[in-house]
Order: sequence, then structure tokens, then C-alpha cells
Amino acid sequence: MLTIAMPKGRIFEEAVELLRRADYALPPEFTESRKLVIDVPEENMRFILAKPMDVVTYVEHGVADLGIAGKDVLMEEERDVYELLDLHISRCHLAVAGLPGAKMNEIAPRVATKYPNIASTYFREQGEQVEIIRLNGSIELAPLIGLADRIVDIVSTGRTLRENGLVELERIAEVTSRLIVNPASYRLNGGDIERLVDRLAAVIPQP
Ligand SMILES: Nc1ncnc2c1ncn2[C@@H]1O[C@H](COP(=O)(O)OP(=O)(O)OP(=O)(O)O)[C@@H](O)[C@H]1O
Ligand SMILES: O=P(O)(O)OC[C@H]1O[C@H](OP(=O)(O)OP(=O)(O)O)[C@H](O)[C@@H]1O
Repeated sequence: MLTIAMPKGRIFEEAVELLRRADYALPPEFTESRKLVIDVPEENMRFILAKPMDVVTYVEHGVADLGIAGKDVLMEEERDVYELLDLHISRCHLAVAGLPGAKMNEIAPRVATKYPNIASTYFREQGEQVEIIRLNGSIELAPLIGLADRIVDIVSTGRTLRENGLVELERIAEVTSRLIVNPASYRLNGGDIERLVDRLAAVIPQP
């Protein structure tokens, strides 16, 4: 049996839709219950529903064979998992944003973000030394109330930036969700996993 860690939240619906398009008979309880472990015996599969940032942890520890995770999460922390497939779902990008015309503080430039590693690597590569302030959400607040000069965050429609009077300044990376696998499980269950990859690859939305 294959165990797949699914990210709750905004990726979930698109991931379920993709699996159903690939002809996996996922029961209605998938989208209608609050169960966190859902067995689908007809497909010889078990799904566990986790927070997006935790999916990689379940896969890395081998309690899930496979998982679906945003490229942002995979970029943020070096983890011992293989990326098998770009699912082309939950498309967005990582960007630097700030108040229009606002310069970086020259003495103590500060950047607020949920992605401290991505942000510090990016600014280091730009040759800029900044203090990273880690937040867990509502990142766009930081420049509005003077906590930071810049933010590094996900942009999708751009609506959150717009409605808060912020502008995108630099694009860091494109983000889509990926199918990831535990390396040991891949060696052990290669055949079953390749079949799943083929079925998904056949129905992935075109970029
Ligand atoms: N605005 C967006 N549009 C499309 N995809 C997004 C958007 N924001 C985040 N994502 C993708 O969805 C994932 C996060 O989903 P979601 O927003 O449901 O969780 P979260 O509440 O931010 O995560 P956590 O609970 O771990 O903090 C991200 O890793 C990213 O790949
Ligand atoms: O460009 P947009 O379409 O407006 O989407 C971008 C917003 O979506 C995410 O936030 P989320 O809704 O996950 O809330 P959060 O602030 O709690 O992270 C992201 O952090 C941005 O704030």
C-alpha cells in the first residue's frame, strides 16, 4: 500500500481534482469529512492530510511514501526527498515587495517573510546584508506598520499586494506543487510509484 501526504488548505482541492482526473476513485469523505487518515482500499492507497509545511516532514521520515508540496516549501529547507513530478497546480511566485518608492533603510535594512532561508539566500546573492524577520502570515502588514522595508512572499493574483498599497519589486522564483517521494520507499516500491507518476503525468494541466 502507498501512503500519500496531502497538503490541507489551498493546494488540497486542486490535488484532489488531479487525482480524480487520473481516475483514482477518491471517496466523497475526502472533501467532506474532517478525517485526517483516509484509506482507499480499492486503490491500495492511504492518504494522510497534513499542514503544507509538514508534508515534507512526513515523507522525509518515511511515514508517507509520497507527498504533494509547493516548490516554495521545498526551496525553503534542504530535505532528504526526491522531487518526481511538477504537477503544475497552485501556480504562484515568490517575490520581493514593498511600499512604492520606499528605499531600504541604509543602516538596518529589514525583510519580513515566512521564508527566512529563501529570503536570506536571495539578498546575500544580491550582495545586500539584511536582517530577516520571520512572520507566520499576513506578511504584507510588515511594511505598512514599519516592521520591515521589504517582504518576501508568495504572489498569485497580486490582489493582496494591490489592496495594501504595495508593489512587487523583484521576482525570485516560480512556484507550483510537486510530487515528492521518500528515497527508500522509491527504491522499494519503484514499480507502483512509476505507475502513479504515469497516471498523473497524463492529466497534468499544461503550463
Ligand atoms: N495565493 C496563492 N495562490 C496559489 N498558491 C498559493 C498561494 N499561496 C500559497 N500557495 C501555495 O500553497 C501552499 C500553502 O497553502 P496554504 O496557503 O493553504 O497554507 P498555509 O496556511 O500558508 O500554510 P501553513 O499552514 O503551513 O502556514 C504554499 O506552499 C504555496 O505552494
Ligand atoms: O496574490 P494573491 O492572490 O493576493 O495571493 C497572495 C497571498 O496569498 C498568501 O497568503 P494567505 O492567503 O495564505 O494568507 P497568510 O497571510 O496567512 O499567509 C500569500 O502569503 C499572500 O499574502
